[in-house]
Amino acid sequence: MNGIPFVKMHGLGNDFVVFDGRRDPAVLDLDDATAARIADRKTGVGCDQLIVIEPARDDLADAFMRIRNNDGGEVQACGNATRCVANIVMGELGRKDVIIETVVGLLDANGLADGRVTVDMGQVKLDWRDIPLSDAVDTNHIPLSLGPLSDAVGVNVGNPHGVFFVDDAESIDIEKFGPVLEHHEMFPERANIEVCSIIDENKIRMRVWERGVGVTRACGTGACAAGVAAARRGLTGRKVEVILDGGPLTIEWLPDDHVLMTGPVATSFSGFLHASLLGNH
Ligand SMILES: N[C@@H](CCC[C@H](N)C(=O)O)C(=O)O
Repeated sequence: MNGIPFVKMHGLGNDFVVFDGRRDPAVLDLDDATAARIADRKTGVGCDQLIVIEPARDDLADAFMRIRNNDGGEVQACGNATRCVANIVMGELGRKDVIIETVVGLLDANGLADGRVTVDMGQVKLDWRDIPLSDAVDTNHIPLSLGPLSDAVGVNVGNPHGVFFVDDAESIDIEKFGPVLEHHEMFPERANIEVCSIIDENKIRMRVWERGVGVTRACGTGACAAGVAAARRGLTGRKVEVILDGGPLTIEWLPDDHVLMTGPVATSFSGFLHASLLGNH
């Protein structure tokens, strides 16, 4: 079969086209337009994020992963895809613990006996400069309102998040408010927007509008941000289950500010990318 092989994977319905740049150097230099073409759900393969596994740069890491959103833009972090890539690398190496390198650092991942994967998403950042925000405001109470949404929590999990708490997350028109907030001037690098309601001190319902994508069924870094934001506000403990449209993730905010995310990994199919999608006819 001609073409570049890929595997289609997902974590709770947040779906990825995964290329292996260690084997197929043609995918190492994808530009934004090409990535967007591959990610397009009508004329490409279709995915929320496009992932390229590359050789590790750091001696401690087992592989490097590059992440692009559905719009083609490169981003720093993706929790659900990190579990998927960790699962691939664990299978290759026959180990249950691997280190995945991203542009924002090294992430430890462990395979559990039930098939789920835990990833240490690194230390969350809570300073306004690190989210980043455009003003020096309290990141636990960002003065930002739109319709029924106000008083956000800013969290950086490698990527920027604005978390809103409401009584009933289901009642919020996230398709209407998400894109406006993603592009709000308070977020100079744009932001992923989470709308959450507290079920009890151990459980949060979360819906997400992802930067560069739109509504997705799950966002791993978003769930980390929601867990940290809820604990910071005193609404939950530091270990919670976050219920996304696609199912639950377990999030634990450790005393050293690292955040552990645990959830499933799934493979949908594999295939070969037609050369025309790379721009080679
Ligand atoms: N789906 C992801 C997050 C992907 C990146 C995000 N859209 C951004 O622009 O930062 C996850 O599982 O964390």
